[in-house]
Amino acid sequence: MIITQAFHFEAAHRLPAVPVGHRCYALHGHSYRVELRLEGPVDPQSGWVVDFFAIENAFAPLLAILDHHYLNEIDGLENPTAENIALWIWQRMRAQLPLLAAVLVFETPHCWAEYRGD
Ligand SMILES: Nc1nc2c(c(=O)[nH]1)N=C([C@H](O)[C@H](O)COP(=O)(O)OP(=O)(O)OP(=O)(O)O)CN2
Ligand SMILES: [Zn+2]
Repeated sequence: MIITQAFHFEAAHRLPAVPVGHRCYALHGHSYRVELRLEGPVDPQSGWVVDFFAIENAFAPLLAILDHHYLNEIDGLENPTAENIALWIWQRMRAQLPLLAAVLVFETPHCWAEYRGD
């Protein structure tokens, strides 16, 4: 069974690795959406894979680091592409959520990165 929980955060960033003329070189912001996808068996007693509240609690500290911040200043997010944000979240959530199967980071409703581990 696969379950997914979605989160939102607002943040500013710039992409330092793109050419100076690229519009993402300049400081700008996004309303990000993050999806944490977990895969595992449904526990017969509880009726769920993992309590959504447990996922929310596990992600809360990272959400606080990301929300309303300048992503480039966060340790490990010096080049905050959607891909690197997904990887950054994965590396910090995997130990707490062993059933984590994918991290999706949407920069816009039309553009996102999905990381499923190595
Ligand atoms: N593979 C990736 N490509 C790009 C990334 C990325 O993280 N991974 N990021 C960007 C920039 O962050 C850019 O700001 C993305 O915004 P864009 O898709 O242009 O969204 P807008 O809100 O600016 O879109 P409108 O067309 O103005 O609606 C670029 N590429
Ligand atoms: Zn951007």
